[in-house]
Amino acid sequence: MLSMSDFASCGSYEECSATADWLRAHTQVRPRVGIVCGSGLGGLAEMLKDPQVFKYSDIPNFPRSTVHGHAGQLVFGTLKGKPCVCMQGRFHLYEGYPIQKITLPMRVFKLMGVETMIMTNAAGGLNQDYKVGDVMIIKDHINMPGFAGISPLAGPNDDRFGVRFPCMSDAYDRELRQLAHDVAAELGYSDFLQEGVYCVLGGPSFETIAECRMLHSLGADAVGMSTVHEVIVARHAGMRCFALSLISNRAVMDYDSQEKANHEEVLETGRLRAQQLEKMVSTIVARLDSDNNNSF
Ligand SMILES: O=P(O)(O)O[C@H]1O[C@H](CO)[C@@H](O)[C@H]1O
Ligand code: HPA
Repeated sequence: MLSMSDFASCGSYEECSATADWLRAHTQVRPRVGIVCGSGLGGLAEMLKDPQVFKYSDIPNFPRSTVHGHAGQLVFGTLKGKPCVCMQGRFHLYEGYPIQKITLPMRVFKLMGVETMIMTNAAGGLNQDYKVGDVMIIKDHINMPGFAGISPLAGPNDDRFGVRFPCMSDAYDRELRQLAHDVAAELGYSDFLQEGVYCVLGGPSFETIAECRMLHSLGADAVGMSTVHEVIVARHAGMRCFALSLISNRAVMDYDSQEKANHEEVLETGRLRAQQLEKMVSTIVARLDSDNNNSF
């Protein structure tokens, strides 16, 4: 159980620095790219060469993963020769953590030198043209918890991380999205590639039919329970973000439908698309230094 003082220090500069210092003392990898694995997508971490693995429970100030399909470990290594850190398991609001704790790894990565974040997630498809197994490049988001004042940036702003009022109209890097389109075309993945708007909700219950209809009419193409908080904190700290949703199920929009969203289907879709998603992400990482947009 967290005390009030734990809440106050969540995600603070001092807390994040202590974690970054601990990690720097335990690994020689100095990551430039961070990757977050979504539900059922933990195989991304297995692409890293010469992996050095830390259980979240061994890392000072890190929360624990509590969700099936999220292994709960941080993997350092190289991907296509690039130093990377990969979260094999992320944290969600519905696990009961303060939102600043959920996003703490973003600040730790920033302090360790990460410049580009690649987030992945599993999401329900609201867009009626989307099929299960499609991969959606996130071009924008709708932050439902944010409308209720639930933001990882709420509270005093620490200028050492970023400005009080960060811009979010450029949250998802345009050049990295173009790079992803190019890579998908080269790999022959265009048939299942989409680009759209991701809406985050608090979960853990899946959406009602009326909620899905509302979200769709608001302009959301996919719905999930993650990623956006991470992106907000990463952008606040000046990191470039690129994010992919695997459409793991179709959101139920019809009162005659017998379909029911469930986590097993989410994980199963991850298994089916895992290899292609891994190939796409590793090719994007490989290209980060051969395009103008790169940070290397
Ligand atoms: O967003 P990720 O972590 O991929 O997980 C998604 O899958 C879970 C529901 O099956 C929810 O946690 C949802 O957000
Ligand atoms: O249908 C969904 N809704 C919310 N989150 C999800 N994560 C995977 N699928 C879904």
